[in-house]
Amino acid sequence: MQIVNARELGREALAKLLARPAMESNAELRQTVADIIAEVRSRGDAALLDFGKKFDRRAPASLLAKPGELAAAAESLDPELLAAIDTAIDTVGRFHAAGKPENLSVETAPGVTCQARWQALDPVGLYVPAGSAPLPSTAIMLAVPARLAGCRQIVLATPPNAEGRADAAVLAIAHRLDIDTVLVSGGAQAVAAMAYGTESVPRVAKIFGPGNRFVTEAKRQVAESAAGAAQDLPAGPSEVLVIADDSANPDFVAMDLLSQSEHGADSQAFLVTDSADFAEAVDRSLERLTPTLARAETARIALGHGAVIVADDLDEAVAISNEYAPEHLIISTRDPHTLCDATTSAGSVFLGHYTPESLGDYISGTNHVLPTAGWARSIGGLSITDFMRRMTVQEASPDGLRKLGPPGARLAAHEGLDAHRLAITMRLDRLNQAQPENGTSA
Ligand SMILES: NC(=O)c1ccc[n+]([C@@H]2O[C@H](COP(=O)([O-])OP(=O)(O)OC[C@H]3O[C@@H](n4cnc5c(N)ncnc54)[C@H](O)[C@@H]3O)[C@@H](O)[C@H]2O)c1
Ligand SMILES: N[C@H](CO)Cc1c[nH]c[nH+]1
Ligand SMILES: [Zn+2]
Repeated sequence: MQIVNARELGREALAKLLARPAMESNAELRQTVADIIAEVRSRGDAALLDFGKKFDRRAPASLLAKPGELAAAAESLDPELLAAIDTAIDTVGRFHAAGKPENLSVETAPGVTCQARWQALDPVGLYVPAGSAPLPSTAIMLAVPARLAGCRQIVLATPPNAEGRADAAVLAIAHRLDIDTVLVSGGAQAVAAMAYGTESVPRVAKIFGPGNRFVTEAKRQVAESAAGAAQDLPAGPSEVLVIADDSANPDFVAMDLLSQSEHGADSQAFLVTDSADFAEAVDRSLERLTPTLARAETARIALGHGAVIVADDLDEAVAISNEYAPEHLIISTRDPHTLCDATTSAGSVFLGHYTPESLGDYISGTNHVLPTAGWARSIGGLSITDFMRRMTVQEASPDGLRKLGPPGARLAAHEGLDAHRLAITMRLDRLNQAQPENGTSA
């Protein structure tokens, strides 16, 4: 991995180094995805089957997994894997349940009550990636909060495997969480199917889940109009930035960099350290450890997009990290808490020498669907509220209208909006004439 010194590099070159890798021009990607969406809208299921053949090298055996397949998959799974899935469902469930918002009711003035009511979205679509490899853990990260939010109808889409079927662990998780609509299709075509509906796929209100650039671009495009489906957040190719000092273990840090690099050639990994010696040690670890991985080549390409950056001190390291806004930030230093307090832009943070990022990917309880490409500057990762909508309600009694009507009417008069003002003052006039409260009689 290239090692650079932040001060010697200068601000502009550093910003260039931290830029996300572009695999193809945006215009080309937009057009490809727009064409796929248009095709699915006009030809429905037939287009899904054709795109399966074209992009996944196989059409699904059946577009929707058969009802018996889900229970059979759960039964076929290695018991140790099933137990691990159950543990993850439990920890992710505990963390997300604690974030469930409560309805509230506030009397803002005597006789005027305002409420916020939370309702689950329905139906929702969950996208579980399976291009380079199936990610059943993503099914847990999506389905657990959806269920806890109270979503009733859930469509789960995932690309077909070599047999043209959904991955068995993904099916088992769907079974565990009572999801019975599993669409065996991936990429932009699956997103389009859930957004607009097809003969076999119900149209959903919102699409959740990470994916490669085709998936994230499709989510963006279908969310552009209310006729499509809202999107959760831009969760694209994985990223990690590690801040480490010389108290960290170079092998641990190297494996953390590799763990996000092995996701895909377009992943990105950075190490920022205040120690040039530690930078060299991590580079040696990477040289030794990369070839031991099944996905060594993918990881090597991804590491080529990143760098080891030597900063003057750890304050500068945090400033670099805040500028980059990583999806995952690992702080492996003597005092990680102080640096965490100074962190303003990161999707999820991993503190200390014994909190690998992969713990959050699978089992700690936080959600691994996180903003990428710099979006961590302004958005957080997936939570239970993303599966809900907040509706406000207000009610004024005659006394409430007497109290808040006059200032409301004054504001309307200031804006020159007569009907707004009169809607209030007509009622006030009626009340002043001591008419019945419901105002129905003349
Ligand atoms: N940010 C997050 O929260 C998060 C979480 C998990 C995974 N991820 C990322 O999700 C991504 C998963 O990507 P993946 O590729 O493995 O799986 P994927 O399921 O997202 O994409 C596979 C699909 O892409 C489509 N596709 C492939 N090549 C295409 C082409 N040339 N033209 C049109 N469509 C094409 C195919 O239809 C295929 O089904 C990785 O980049 C991973 O890092 C991100
Ligand atoms: N690190 C990924 C999010 O960027 C999530 C994941 C799933 N499986 C393993 N990792
Ligand atoms: Zn991961």
